[in-house]
Amino acid sequence: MINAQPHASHFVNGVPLEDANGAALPVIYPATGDTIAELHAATPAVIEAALFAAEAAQAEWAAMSGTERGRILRRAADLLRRRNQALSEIETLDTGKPIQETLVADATSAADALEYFGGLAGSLTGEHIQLPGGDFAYTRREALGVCVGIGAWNYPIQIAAWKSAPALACGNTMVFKPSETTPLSALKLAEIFFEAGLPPGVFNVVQGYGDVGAALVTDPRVAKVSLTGSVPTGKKVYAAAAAQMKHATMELGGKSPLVIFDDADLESAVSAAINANFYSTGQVCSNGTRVFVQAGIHDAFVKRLSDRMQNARLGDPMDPETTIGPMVSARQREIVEGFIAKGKDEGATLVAGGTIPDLPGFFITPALFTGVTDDMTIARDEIFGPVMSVLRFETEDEALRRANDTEFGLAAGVFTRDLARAHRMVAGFEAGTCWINTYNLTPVEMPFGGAKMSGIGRENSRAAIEHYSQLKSVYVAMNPTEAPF
Ligand SMILES: NC(=O)C1=CN([C@@H]2O[C@H](COP(=O)(O)OP(=O)(O)OC[C@H]3O[C@@H](n4cnc5c(N)ncnc54)[C@H](O)[C@@H]3O)[C@@H](O)[C@H]2O)C=CC1
Repeated sequence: MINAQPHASHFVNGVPLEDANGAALPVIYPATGDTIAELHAATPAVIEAALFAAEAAQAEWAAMSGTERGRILRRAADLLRRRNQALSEIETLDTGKPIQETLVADATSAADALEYFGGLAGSLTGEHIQLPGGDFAYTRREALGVCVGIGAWNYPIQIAAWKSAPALACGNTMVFKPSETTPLSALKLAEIFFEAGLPPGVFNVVQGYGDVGAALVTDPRVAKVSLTGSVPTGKKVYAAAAAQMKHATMELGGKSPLVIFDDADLESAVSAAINANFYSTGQVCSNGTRVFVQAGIHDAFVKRLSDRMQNARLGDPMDPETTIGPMVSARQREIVEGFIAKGKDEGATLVAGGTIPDLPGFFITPALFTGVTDDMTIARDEIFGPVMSVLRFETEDEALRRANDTEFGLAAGVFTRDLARAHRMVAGFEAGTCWINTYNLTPVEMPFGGAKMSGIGRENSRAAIEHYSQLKSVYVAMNPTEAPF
């Protein structure tokens, strides 16, 4: 197995940085419970060094041409792809996700973001606006300054890249704080950036718990904060950003609906429900955890789903055949067990899974509940684990009303062969990202983000540029200026 211990806990101003006075930050391999690396949280001195470096580097980085900035990002994308195997192994050690997932969805997704925004960087412009009398105005698209990125533990390198790629493309610099649960791969991304030619200070990584995140968010030198995390943390971070009128992007949690009509392709709908609930052992923010199934197809759907769930392969995440890894931590598994107990108590039927297998680490078997009603805890709260709730419905109106009956609004999906109905449903969904006849695909070209309590702002696509730059308007007079006196 590869050595997971990094050179140092942090990466600041182009070099690894350690400060052993910081709180202990052990890295646990979720498949065994073993400690695989020992890091330290950032001390105030480390936080200061990172913010100082990011502020000092910003003007020069922004003054480079977009094409030059883009070239560095695209070189970094190539390095990520070339080292995908090693990076995937790091990501599997950090998160416990099966290697068959990390090989295709983590460093490769990060590379896509760097390539996409690297390509856009040279084309970011303002516009010319003709005005009466020969006057005109133009807009300059300018960087915001120092951005702070804060990550969750489910897609560590992907989150770091989805935030840094548009930020850097626009001429900002970034201080990134990974989740304390998965601190390793952001350091690899930082090394790769500098190997690709990124000037020191443009991308910095500091480790730490919530207090380090809070110290970054409240620093007056920071112009923008982008968080991927839970709704409770999002409320705190958004409020702290608002106090200083900082720009903010919040990618938060969800309890998304997946609506399956009688006329759906059954096999495809079952596949989507599996992907929407059990990929990454259910630790995906956009998961479709409320699966609404129309009465006519309900029993066939549940039968086929529970049959196919027998084929799930739990075990060593480094084994390419493994399809279900452990939960990220003992704590997260306890939370999931609590929800499963609640589901049973409140009267839902546990058709499959939800048990602790005889394996080391933090495994739990994928759980399928039927007979779930809208008021049950498992249908209302984000679980962030492999727990699927199947809810029966009769009519389209009913499905839409119940799908939207949640404080969250991250994502939604619909399965039907009726085109008009599919588009009616997505028009009615109160969600930022929707899928028709598939689920959970998030290519970099498509905006991604939430409505309602699931967040504000969008990541990926051209839309992200709006959240990492601002327009300056310039009025140019071509005539003498007059005054009333
Ligand atoms: N919408 C999206 O794109 C995604 C959302 N998520 C959400 O993330 C959650 C799971 O991730 P967790 O890491 O457990 O979330 P979390 O909210 O506990 O932590 C997220 C990050 O915020 C930091 N943090 C905590 N308190 C802070 C504070 N007061 N100020 C600044 N930073 C602070 C943490 O150290 C961590 O890096 C789930 O609710 C999930 O739905 C996860 C992935 C993607």
